[in-house]
Amino acid sequence: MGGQMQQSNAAAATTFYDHAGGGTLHNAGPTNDAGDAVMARWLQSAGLQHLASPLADQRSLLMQSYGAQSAEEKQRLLKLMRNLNFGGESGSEPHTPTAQASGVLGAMDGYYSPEFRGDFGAGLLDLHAMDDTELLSEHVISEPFEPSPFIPSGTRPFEDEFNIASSRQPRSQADEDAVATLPVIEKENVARENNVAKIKVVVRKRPLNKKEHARKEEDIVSVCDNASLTVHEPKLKVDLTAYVEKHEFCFDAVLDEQVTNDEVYRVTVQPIIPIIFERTKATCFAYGQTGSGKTFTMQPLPLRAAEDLVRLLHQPVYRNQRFKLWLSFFEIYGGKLFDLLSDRRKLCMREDGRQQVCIVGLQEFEVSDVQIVKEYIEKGNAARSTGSTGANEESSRSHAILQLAIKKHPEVKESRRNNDGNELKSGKLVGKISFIDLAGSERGADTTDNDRQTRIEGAEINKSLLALKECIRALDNDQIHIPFRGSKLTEVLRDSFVGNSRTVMISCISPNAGSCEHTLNTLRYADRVKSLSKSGNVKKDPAVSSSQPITKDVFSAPTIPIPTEAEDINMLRQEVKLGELGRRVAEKESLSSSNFDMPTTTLPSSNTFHARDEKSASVTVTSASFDKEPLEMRNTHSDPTGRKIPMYSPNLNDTEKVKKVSPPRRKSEKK
Ligand SMILES: Nc1ncnc2c1ncn2[C@@H]1O[C@H](COP(=O)(O)OP(=O)(O)OP(=O)(O)O)[C@@H](O)[C@H]1O
Repeated sequence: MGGQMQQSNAAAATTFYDHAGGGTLHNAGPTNDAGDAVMARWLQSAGLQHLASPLADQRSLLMQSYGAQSAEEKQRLLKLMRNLNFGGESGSEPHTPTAQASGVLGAMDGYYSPEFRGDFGAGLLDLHAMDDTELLSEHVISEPFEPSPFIPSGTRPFEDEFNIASSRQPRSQADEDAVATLPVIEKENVARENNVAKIKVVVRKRPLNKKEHARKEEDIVSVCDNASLTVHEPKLKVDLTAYVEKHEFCFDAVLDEQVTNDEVYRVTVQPIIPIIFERTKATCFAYGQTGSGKTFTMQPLPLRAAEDLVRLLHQPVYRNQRFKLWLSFFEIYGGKLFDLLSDRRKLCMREDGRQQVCIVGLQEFEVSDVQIVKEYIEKGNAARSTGSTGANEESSRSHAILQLAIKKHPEVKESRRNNDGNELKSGKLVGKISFIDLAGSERGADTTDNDRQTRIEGAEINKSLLALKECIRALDNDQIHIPFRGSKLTEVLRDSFVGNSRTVMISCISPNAGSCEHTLNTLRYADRVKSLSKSGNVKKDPAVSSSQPITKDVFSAPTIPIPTEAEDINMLRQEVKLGELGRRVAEKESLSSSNFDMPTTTLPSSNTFHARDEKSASVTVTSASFDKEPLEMRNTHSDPTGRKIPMYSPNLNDTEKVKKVSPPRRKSEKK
């Protein structure tokens, strides 16, 4: 079923390309039936299978006529249509490149106009959403090619980057109306809130450390600009000559070894701080292999955030509302929770009647100045390492979560009258930011530690990192079911991912050749997360939204944005030939399945790109939206004619022996 879905989606996607490129697959033919079948599966994927049968008979009807009676059905159908970008006229819209921008999906992404970037789409057309294989996850360069139009030509200011996702999101008329009626201050808030991307993925490269210098290890990561980097992977040919394979990645921001912690803060967390006061729950996490700089990066962030939060708290608008800052710090170790500010007391996690997660017994402390915050952070960090068997071993096997919460408190008089002994804590949560220092990403797969406990811990880490990605993915797809229960980490973070949420992922990478494999894995994970940040719509936890009153304001947008009347009519006006679409899907499906079996297939089109199978056979396939970007299959090291290509290497030459990849370092090693 999964495989089938994947095929359909791939086919739907390729249909989209063809259509977008003005492809000429309009001939009716034997693929019609297959097209209907594919179309039926496609509709089924959106729960609209009952609309499938009329399609076979009425190929050129307006969507209206297909029997989508209810508003919900119409809406789903609209979303499906959006994702295939029937109009296709917005192809020239600029779009932030992702790593896939240089591959198939990037091209597809790039082609989507804001109007057509349906949030349902990630699930339907995002091949990455279908499996976790690393195929096509990055652009492997092994031959010269013309620069992609999607890759930024110059240095972009980080702020622009941060604003890009939101600027892609069209605001509905209803939203505009809502904003128009708001007081000025609220309008400013709305603008600010909308200007911060939902998911931001930043990569930070640390410098080579002394040991790596001593071992004369190469720095294999070159940061090209503020948003892209290249990994020069040392490899060996079959005849044992050395060569370098280049992997290019693009992210929201890429920070090189010169960048200070202050700048990291400015790029990642600072833009979110003001919207914490506006009911936002934010999460900032560091991901990367052991020793890549996660702790180095994460540790200063809460303090800097606290400084800004405290400063804002002193503003009359918040002081008058009795907003206060609260801090908690705990750790998830081996699937269990420990309070780092309360002698590592074991904590339990419970869901209340409204399916809100509460951590029973977690100590929260009101912090009114930065010095106190600093003391708590130091205390928590000390607790984090004292429980370890080796100096840093445990630290790399736990997820540490520091939360700063803004709460609105009732007037003291009122609280006294209620005789509430816990009056200070009875504040209502306004917003919060969670800082997560994740366990080393390679630990889950670590097979060098063979004792049972280590393996169990490793499995737990693996589970939580996968679950984290799954949750972000599900949220972006607007799935009803968000797999929060996949791990303790995601359960704990549940309320940070629903409603008005923001996520910043900082991927930390080591630059040395010995860490190349881990570095690539980290970047691929980040790339997956990045590819999820397509929609900027506010997501609602269905459980929460059904049980909690939703105030009528701009922050409580519906789960699935309902198209405005104008948008609706616009969509309906398009003469959508779904039967033809099904045929195209089928044609593309058969094409895509046979792509790599054919030595050379040329389809009529003005634009072509080259794809290679593992045997390096050349395949020429059409695509307008690819714009000469080469599609590379991973681990291909030869050009389309099979000739081995010399690759750029900063320090290696063709005959140089490639260094043996060293095992992952322990944190204790690097100290
Ligand atoms: N950007 C950087 N600039 C200078 N030194 C750095 C940088 N990043 C990391 N380091 C140094 O590298 C070492 C490893 O960093 P750190 O402890 O943060 O790694 P980690 O990813 O948290 O490891 P673990 O997963 O074991 O917790 C530390 O000594 C740290 O000071």
